[in-house]
Amino acid sequence: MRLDVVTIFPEYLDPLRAALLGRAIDRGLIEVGVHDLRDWTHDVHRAVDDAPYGGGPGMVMKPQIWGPALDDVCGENTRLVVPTPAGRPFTQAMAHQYATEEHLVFACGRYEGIDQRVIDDAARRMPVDEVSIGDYVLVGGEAAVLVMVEAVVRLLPGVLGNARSAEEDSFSDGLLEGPSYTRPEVWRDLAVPDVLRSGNHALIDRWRRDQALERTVRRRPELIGQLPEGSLDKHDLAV
Ligand SMILES: Nc1cc(-c2ccc3cc[nH]c3c2)n[nH]1
Repeated sequence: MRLDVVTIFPEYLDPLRAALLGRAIDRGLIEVGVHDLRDWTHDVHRAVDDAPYGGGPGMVMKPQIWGPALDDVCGENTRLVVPTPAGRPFTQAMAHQYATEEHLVFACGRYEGIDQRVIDDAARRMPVDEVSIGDYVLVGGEAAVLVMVEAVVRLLPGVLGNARSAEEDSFSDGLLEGPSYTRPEVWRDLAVPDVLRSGNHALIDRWRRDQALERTVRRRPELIGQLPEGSLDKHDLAV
């Protein structure tokens, strides 16, 4: 997989080259390019924004700059992803879909966003997703790209040390993950649940499933209704 990011703050994407993601790059599991949008400007001020038609606060990013940048960075098999508070919610299912893509390009807006014609023009040549990572407003798209890239790259074969980690994710079965514990057995008078030390893996698996169900019902009841038909067995329904 190749990932490219276009931004006016390329240094904001430095964390992509650290830790797990950095190791995935070093091992050739992914290629990452970060591009400074201002490299496509021509004026002495390297302007990337202008006042909004119709008035209103802030500035809008210029199509004449974004257009050529995306023309150069996007290819034949690119999916363009544009973070925006007005986008479709980013989900684990989308992360899995993106993990199958050959080439992802992330367009990071700033100010009040990117002129809509940039997205509409790109959509004439490639799949384009306007995506939100949550119902809150950031100052630009870069933090959203870091979040999405981490969620996607960790799913690529060979990236995570223990394959089970991705398979046993929260949301992998539509439920939230239950609690985790490690040594010591008792810490500040708080003990690890006995079942986890029982060695009875059938019981442990059942307990973990019950914890996941209870946590999901309590914290994200709407996810229960989204489970695929037949996901809950009669024991689950008794939880
Ligand atoms: N989920 C979410 C995305 C954003 C976002 C994305 C791009 C820009 C550009 C300027 N402000 C932005 C905010 N906020 N929250």
